[in-house]
This record gives sequence, C-alpha cells and structure tokens, in this order.
Amino acid sequence: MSMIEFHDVQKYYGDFHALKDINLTVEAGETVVLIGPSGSGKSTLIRTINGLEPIQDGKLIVNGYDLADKKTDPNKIRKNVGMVFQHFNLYANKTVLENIMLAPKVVLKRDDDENRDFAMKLLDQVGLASKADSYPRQLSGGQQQRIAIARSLAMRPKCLLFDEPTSALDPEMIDDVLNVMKDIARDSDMTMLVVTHEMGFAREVGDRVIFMADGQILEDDSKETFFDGQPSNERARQFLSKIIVHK
Ligand SMILES: Nc1ncnc2c1ncn2[C@@H]1O[C@H](COP(=O)(O)OP(=O)(O)OP(=O)(O)O)[C@@H](O)[C@H]1O
Repeated sequence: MSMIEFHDVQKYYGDFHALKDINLTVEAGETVVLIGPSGSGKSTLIRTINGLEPIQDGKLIVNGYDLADKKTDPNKIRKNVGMVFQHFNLYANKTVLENIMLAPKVVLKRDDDENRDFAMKLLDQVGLASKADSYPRQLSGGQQQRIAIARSLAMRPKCLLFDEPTSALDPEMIDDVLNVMKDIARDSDMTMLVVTHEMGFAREVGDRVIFMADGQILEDDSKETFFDGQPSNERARQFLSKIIVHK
C-alpha cells in the first residue's frame, strides 16, 4: 500500500480552481520536494493530505484512509500525519517540553513518564535539550522551528509535511533547521513531503522533485533527472534556471 494516493483530485476555493487533476502516488519512506512559483498550489496540495483543506472531487487515500469518505475519522489521519508550518505555531503559554508533550498526552493518552522521556530524547535530537523549560518567545526563530519539528515527531507520525519551514527564518538559522530535516530524511523511515525553495536540501535528500504551476503538477522527476538532466516541461526548466541564478 502506498502512503499517499491522489486520483484526479480537484480543489476549489469558491470559483477558483486551486488543484487541477492531481494524480500523485508517494510510497512509504520517500522524501518528496515540491517546488514552483508562488500561488501554484503547493501549500494547498500538502494541506489536503492531513485534511486541513477538503477536496471537492477525485480520491485521496492517505495511509489507507479515504479522506473524502465522511466515515473516515479525521483523528486517524492527524495521528499519522504531522505538519510543520512556516510560522512554527507553538503554544506561547506553554514551555518547550509542554509543547512537545501535549498532543501525545491528549490524543494518544501516552503515559507521563514515557511522554517526558521521549520528548527529552527528541529535544536532544534537535540539539535543544537545554531549552526544555524555556518559553517559545525566549527562543530564536530557528530554535522554535526545531521545537516544532520535535513536537511533530512526538506523535511518531508515519508521514511528515513541511510547508516552507525555513522561509520565515533569518539566513543564519536556516542550516540548523535543514540539518534536522536531513537527519530525519536519512535516519527514519518516515514519508516526507517538503514545500521549499531550498534546492540544496532537495538535491541532497529528496528522492523526487515535483514542480507545480497553476494548480497542476507539470513535472515529477527523480532529483537526478530534475537537477542533472533536463526537466521536460518548459516552465520547470525556466523556474530551475532562475533559482540557480539567484543562488
Ligand atoms: N483560503 C483560501 N481562499 C481562497 N484562495 C486561496 C486560499 N488559500 C490559497 N488560495 C489561493 O490558491 C492559490 C494557491 O495557493 P497556495 O498557497 O497553495 O500556493 P503556493 O504554491 O503554496 O504559494 P506560496 O509559495 O506563495 O506559498 C493561490 O492563488 C492562492 O491565492
């Protein structure tokens, strides 16, 4: 069974056709990078995967659950699919440790000692064990994002979605966050979908690169084909040449 299957998926915001005929299969353990111009539908696509955005037509199966089926319990999806946002979205009035322990406690009813031990292990993994009792406002943006990643990992998801996780960060913070993401991509069997402009990340750990424009998938390549060969789509080639010029 594949982790994610889109079959002819359509998504509308009112009259606006935001996702057009999306067909995409992602296997368990793959790291897929989504790129494309602003407004092309990348965020919308990944937000449909955990049910944050409903679809209007087609079929979307995530971890075996049909998202369009009203009988599917949304919690079944949310337990297995984590999301890391551009703006971290940590709870301001909770400490770092409390942020990480909250969802496993409420949703999974995880035993308190086990929850704390695992949270501390994750904090260690993202290099922030010393910040367990700090509040989010006492941390830099890059540190907050690493906490947000640890918080997602605390649910032991099968799939992790990243929506431009480094684009709100000062340049000097970006590598710390990317390194944490690279470690996860290499060392875990989690499925990762990453919307990002960080082509270094895509080249290093992406298994596949998907190029979107105007709500459509125009290119779906291995990273070798995308970066070292030539994308067959003209707009993808133009986009790639602009990115390389900018770097
Ligand atoms: N809640 C909404 N209501 C109406 N239109 C929306 C909504 N969210 C997104 N859109 C529109 O859908 C299109 C795709 O947006 P989306 O955020 O998915 O693109 P994106 O490729 O992620 O862009 P960016 O790189 O700028 O984040 C855009 O034209 C956007 O204006």
